[in-house]
Amino acid sequence: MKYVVIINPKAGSGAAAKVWPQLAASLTAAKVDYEPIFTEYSGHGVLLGEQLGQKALALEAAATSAGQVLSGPMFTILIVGGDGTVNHVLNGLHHPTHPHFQIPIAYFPAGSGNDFARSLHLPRKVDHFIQRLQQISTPTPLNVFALALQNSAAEPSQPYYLINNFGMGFDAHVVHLTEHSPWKSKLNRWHLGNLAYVINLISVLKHQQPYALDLDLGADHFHFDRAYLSTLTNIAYFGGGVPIVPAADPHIQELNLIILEKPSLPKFIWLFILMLTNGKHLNSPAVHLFRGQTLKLHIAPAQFGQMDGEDMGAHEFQLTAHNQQYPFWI
Ligand SMILES: Nc1ncnc2c1ncn2[C@@H]1O[C@H](COP(=O)(O)OP(=O)(O)OP(=O)(O)O)[C@@H](O)[C@H]1O
Repeated sequence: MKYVVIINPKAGSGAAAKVWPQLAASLTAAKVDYEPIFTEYSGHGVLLGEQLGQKALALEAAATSAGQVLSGPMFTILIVGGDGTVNHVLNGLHHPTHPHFQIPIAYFPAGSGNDFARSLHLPRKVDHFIQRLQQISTPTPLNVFALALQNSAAEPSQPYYLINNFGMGFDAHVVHLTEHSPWKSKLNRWHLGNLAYVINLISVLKHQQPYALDLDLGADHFHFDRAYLSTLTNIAYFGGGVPIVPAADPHIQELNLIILEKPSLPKFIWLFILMLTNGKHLNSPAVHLFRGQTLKLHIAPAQFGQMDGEDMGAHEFQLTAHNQQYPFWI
């Protein structure tokens, strides 16, 4: 199996760039056939995914016209970076001009949050990763979810594909402030990036307002007047290790939506403690958990949104989310 390795040198405040020489040496020692490519700017992973999709299609067409019978994928993409890099490459692979969408993705987590890897218990040490890589013989289909955002003309946009979560309100507000905070890069330099999230969490507690949310689950409709946080999640964690829906599992084709109605400050703190310790926040009357295959949501007025930890700015979101499977080489 050939690996095309995409390395985001900025992921994990430079952790990916730092680990890459060791990982490359171990791949070489294990006689793995690989070709490294570094992302060069923010969002470059989308273009790389798109180009690799085109390359796989061309290789497949050439092999088929030469009379070869293909027994598997042309190559595997190994991503070295964080959740955002996996999200970008996945979206590029699923580009509308070539909905090829079947090149397996292997992943060495080297980001800041690494929620996807944490949820799947993926190895984070180079030697464990190489051992695991050598044991894999078939791709594992995992749930990812497609999100179609409706614009004002009610036309769905090209879907986005997510590996982790899509949040609106509180969590996305924290992500937005952190992305735009002048001292984030300074804290990152001292490996204190998570402190930026904690500081902004306190600020958001003061400023986040409740909003209206309508949920359509096919036969059932729900309305909330005072939603505060609403997160669609495919995995157990969000925000770099916070177990928001402990039972969520991407091996299961099921999408989870958790809604928190605006609580008092002491109640919010209590729910947060429960979430970090035993998962009993889900028993609170202020917390609502829905599961489904297709979920339609509308929220107003405009709220911040975050997609796999990437800031989307503030919008009045009208969206449809549904499950989809993708092969991972994990
Ligand atoms: N060469 C580059 N220069 C600047 N930014 C880059 C470059 N390559 C990728 N990026 C951007 O880096 C951002 C962060 O990447 P990623 O999410 O993988 O790491 P992280 O935020 O440290 O980890 P996690 O998402 O797991 O918390 C992405 O938005 C991506 O577009």
